[in-house]
Amino acid sequence: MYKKLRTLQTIDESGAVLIVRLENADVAERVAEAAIAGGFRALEITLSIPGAVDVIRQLSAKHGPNGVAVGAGTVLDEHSAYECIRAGADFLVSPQLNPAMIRTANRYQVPTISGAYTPTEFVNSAEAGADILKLFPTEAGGIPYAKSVLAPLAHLPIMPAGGVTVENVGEWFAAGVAGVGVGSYVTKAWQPDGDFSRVTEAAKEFLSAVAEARQ
Ligand SMILES: O=C[C@H](O)COP(=O)(O)O
Repeated sequence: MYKKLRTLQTIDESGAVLIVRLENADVAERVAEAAIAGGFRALEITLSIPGAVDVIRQLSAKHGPNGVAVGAGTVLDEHSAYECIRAGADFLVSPQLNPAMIRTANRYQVPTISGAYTPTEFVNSAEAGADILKLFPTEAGGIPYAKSVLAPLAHLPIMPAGGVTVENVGEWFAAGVAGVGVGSYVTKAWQPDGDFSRVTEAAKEFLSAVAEARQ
């Protein structure tokens, strides 16, 4: 299958993208490995982590052949987009609409998850060529706001990010979202004592709640 479609299919089948935003590359890599062991097949490594591009390069080379989509997050411009694509990123994520970033990704046929909040931003992002639209931030409006946006825009693949947990993921899917982005619920499960096996357990628990919510 065409690579861009395969990546989108992986994200769609996963129903959840793991957002790895941590303090350094070493912890990010350990968390990513533990989450992959727990079943995650779509992960974004945010560029806010020093050395993130090398983490993307290593994870992508190691797990890409096994069907894991390794993306880059917090890709704010076309320069970062190109660098991440060259490092092997399977998809790019931004918290905002940046048409030049989306254009660069589409030039190389790499899918994008583009941040939006208002109906205007959602539609502009779709028109700019984004594949998936990330509802961000979610803390203020929450699930009721997502329902209001989705009422006229149910045809758009919307993925909320921020505050998604095993407790509320069912409600998010019931609101009509196409998938969810989850971060700290899984990526910080190793704290405070450094037991990374808890990340694997949190990943399994979260993905099983996603599967149940989508039945
Ligand atoms: O960039 C962070 C994402 O919005 C994830 O948020 P979260 O840690 O609340 O899941």
